Amino acid sequence: MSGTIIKISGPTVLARGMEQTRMFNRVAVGKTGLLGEVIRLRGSEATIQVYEDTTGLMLGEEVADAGEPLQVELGPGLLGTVFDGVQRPLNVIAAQYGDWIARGLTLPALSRDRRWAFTPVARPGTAVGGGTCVGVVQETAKIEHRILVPPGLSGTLSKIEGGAYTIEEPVAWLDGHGPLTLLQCWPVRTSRPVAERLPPVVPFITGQRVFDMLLPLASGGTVIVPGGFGTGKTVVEQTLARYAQADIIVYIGCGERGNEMTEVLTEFPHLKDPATGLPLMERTVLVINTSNMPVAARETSIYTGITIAEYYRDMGYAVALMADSTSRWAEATREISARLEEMPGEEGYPTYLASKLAGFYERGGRVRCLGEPDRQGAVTIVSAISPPGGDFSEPVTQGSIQAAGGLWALDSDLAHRRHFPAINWKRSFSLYTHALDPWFQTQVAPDWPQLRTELAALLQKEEDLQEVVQLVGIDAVPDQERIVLEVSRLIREEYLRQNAYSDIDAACPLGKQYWMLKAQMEFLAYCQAMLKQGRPIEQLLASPLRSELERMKETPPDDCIQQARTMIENMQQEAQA
Ligand SMILES: Nc1ncnc2c1ncn2[C@@H]1O[C@H](COP(=O)(O)OP(=O)(O)OP(=O)(O)O)[C@@H](O)[C@H]1O
Repeated sequence: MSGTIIKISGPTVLARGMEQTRMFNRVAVGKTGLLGEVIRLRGSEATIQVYEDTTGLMLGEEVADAGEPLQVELGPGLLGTVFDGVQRPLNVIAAQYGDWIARGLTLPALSRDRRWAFTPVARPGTAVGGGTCVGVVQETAKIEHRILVPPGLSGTLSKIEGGAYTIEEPVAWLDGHGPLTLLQCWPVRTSRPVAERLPPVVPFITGQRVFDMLLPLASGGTVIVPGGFGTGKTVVEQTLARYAQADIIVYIGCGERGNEMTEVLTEFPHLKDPATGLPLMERTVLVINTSNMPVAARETSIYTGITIAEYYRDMGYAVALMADSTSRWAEATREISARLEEMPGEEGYPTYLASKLAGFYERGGRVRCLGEPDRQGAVTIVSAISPPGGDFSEPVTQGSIQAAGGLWALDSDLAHRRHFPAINWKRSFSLYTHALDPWFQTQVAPDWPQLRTELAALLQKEEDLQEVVQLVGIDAVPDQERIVLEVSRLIREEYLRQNAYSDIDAACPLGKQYWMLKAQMEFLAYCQAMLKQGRPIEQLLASPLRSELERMKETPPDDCIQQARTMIENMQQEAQA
């Protein structure tokens, strides 16, 4: 079925004769067959957003309807690949055709020639349903790709055989449905079904003290990281991609400038996985767009990324989806909406921006996966936002705050002072804290929540005291309060600050996080007791204990824990003596 172009407006095209088409169907536009998607239908006229440059396209050229929605290809070979927003494999295209993508170039997302060793895990005669694992393929050294019956299919396996297959060759036959292959497709805008959504009671361990201790994120949770220019959004995303506890990383780069993405493209392939020493790309999928790619491709990149993330979740993996930044995506929706001449909402964004953002964050979650064997998976979303001028009251930040379960607010003042991660703990929040407490209590220490409360109270007290100091000067402040100021400064600088480029401190295991803070809080109690016993404050501040606490973060975890335990014991004994 095909129609004819009657209007071209940048990346949107109006075609007549499209009465047979459906919303969100994939189309090939013009002689060069540019990839497009139907985004509005009015009678026989369809508005199409085109994912490639429309220069040179002429009125009267044909629009061919593919009869199916825009889909993502899912199967072995996703890991290690760099895709663009419409899942063209950029690294394969660059190797075959050079750095420029010719218009209309369609290359399948996944290689059709490569053979994968398939090992069945289900037997012929077994009744299987959607999501059931029928076999496995070793996709990379550490990641086993589980081949699942596509959701919605069920039947009895009549035949299943191990061997080396391309992704299109049948590996099994399902009675009544025909062959199953290693490849399955899924429409990008539809979330993949699950058996059950689970509560957020397991943490997404980031290795960053300010997050894990003060503002914990749940596995399957969603958090936004808004921050002005240069406040460290990209470093947060990349540090988490490397060190957070996740099986698979899906990194969506929705960039402002071309060179930002160049950084991602040149850096990622060289990153080592700290857990295995292997290249990080072996468990990563990159979806990359720059702003010089058509705006519509940016809009879909978020959906392409999350659909791939859901697919690995369905295999039973914990997936971390890092989006940097969703502001660029929202800007793309604004541009498309303007071209559709829709009624603009706040700051020109479409009126449905908030529901669109919510729809994206809702695709995160920890779940019981569909089918056999029983398994759990998660998609955790960490989404950077770049509010213009660092103003959080703008619609994208506000819409995201309402939809996400956590806010890690980056602060320009802290970044200027080179306090990284530049998290403003007063503006930030996590809705997962209490749900995660039992996990931390049983897995790390029973008093983990109490320690967090004490830390938050100390930071608050420091702020209050700072106001007093500004009025009366530090000399007028009693020693008992001065010590609070000194120790909280130590905690801010030595505990909450964490250098992403340090070999030892870039990631901090939970045990070390706990014992470091425990020792620092004990130091405060010790100083307060010593002051009461008449010890001069200068002597306490010059104590070797303080420098020991300052060096702790650069101490390897096991040694640090040992050291903290000994220090606490000694301080307690001395204070009681
Ligand atoms: N955890 C950290 N440890 C050490 N340095 C950091 C850390 N976070 C950020 N930085 C420093 O801040 C700089 C800016 O960070 P980054 O590029 O992530 O900011 P951004 O918010 O993504 O910027 P943009 O607005 O340009 O996208 C980095 O180059 C780095 O020097």
